[in-house]
Amino acid sequence: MAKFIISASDAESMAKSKGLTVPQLLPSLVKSAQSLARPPISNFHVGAVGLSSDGRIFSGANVEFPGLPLHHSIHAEQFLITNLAAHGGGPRLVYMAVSAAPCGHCRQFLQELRRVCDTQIVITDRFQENPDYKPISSILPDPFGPFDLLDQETPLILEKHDNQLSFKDHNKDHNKDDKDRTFLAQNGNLSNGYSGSVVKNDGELKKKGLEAARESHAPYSGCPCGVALMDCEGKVYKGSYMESAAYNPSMMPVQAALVAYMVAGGGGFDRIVAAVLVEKEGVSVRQEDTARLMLNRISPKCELRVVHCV
Ligand SMILES: O=c1ccn([C@H]2C[C@H](O)[C@@H](CO)O2)c(=O)[nH]1
Ligand SMILES: [Zn+2]
Repeated sequence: MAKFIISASDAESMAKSKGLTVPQLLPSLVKSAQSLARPPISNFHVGAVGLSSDGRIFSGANVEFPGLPLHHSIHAEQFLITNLAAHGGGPRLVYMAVSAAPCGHCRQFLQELRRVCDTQIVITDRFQENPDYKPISSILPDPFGPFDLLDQETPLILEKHDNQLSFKDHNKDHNKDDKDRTFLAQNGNLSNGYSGSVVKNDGELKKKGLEAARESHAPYSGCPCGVALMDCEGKVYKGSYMESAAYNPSMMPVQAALVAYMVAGGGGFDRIVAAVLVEKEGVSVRQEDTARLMLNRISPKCELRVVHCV
């Protein structure tokens, strides 16, 4: 079965058994990454496979959401970077193999990795016989990037972020918003046939949502945030917002949490029954409306709670 993360030792032994180096192995894994895609609109399966500097192999695949505008889609390359960032994928992405040429947004989003110009890339549908790596800088010359807006010390994606956030008015009893809530998630009518219900306290969701917000990459807006999702078995998945210097290619926190859900082997999105979005109140970039819209469409039974932090 195809997987989204391969350990360094498994990567080594897979390569050895084929008489290849690990970078040479990557193109042969692109097809299985493609099989993980969920593209019900285009039916165009994109797979991206990356080797991190710690020796692990991470995959990404495209995800489309019927009933929502196209800009909600997750591109395979962005999925790969989200997967890498969520699992402490070493300080660098050293090689990547993708099934199709990365679009402009993905080339731009990759600029959020320090010195990504040196990352080596191969596009497998164009070079099936003899995959030849070339530096990312050759597919995006003269890039606009983080240092057009930030100083060199600001942490980028894959570098440690601690946004020093905590819940608002933590010690004040009157702040009802901050109290954990118990909810009954009933999901007897899910289209996937799952039946049952979970009674849950959302303290764990809030905790994971805050962690995700602390780890988020929002140096351009100063509006960090994170999402935690719970499925009908009570399992929790978190996703951090990740901004792009060019704004539009940014990775929204619900999408990032859906990546975590898929990486962990989650099934249909209608199995998601509760969500917490942790963000700052009254700031210039807010996710609440768009998160609600997205979750309503993909998981109609999902209850979204927004908790503000400072
Ligand atoms: O760089 C790209 C370009 C496209 N796609 C996906 C998005 C959409 O799901 C489908 C058709 O564009 O391919 C990617 O994953 N990466
Ligand atoms: Zn793309």
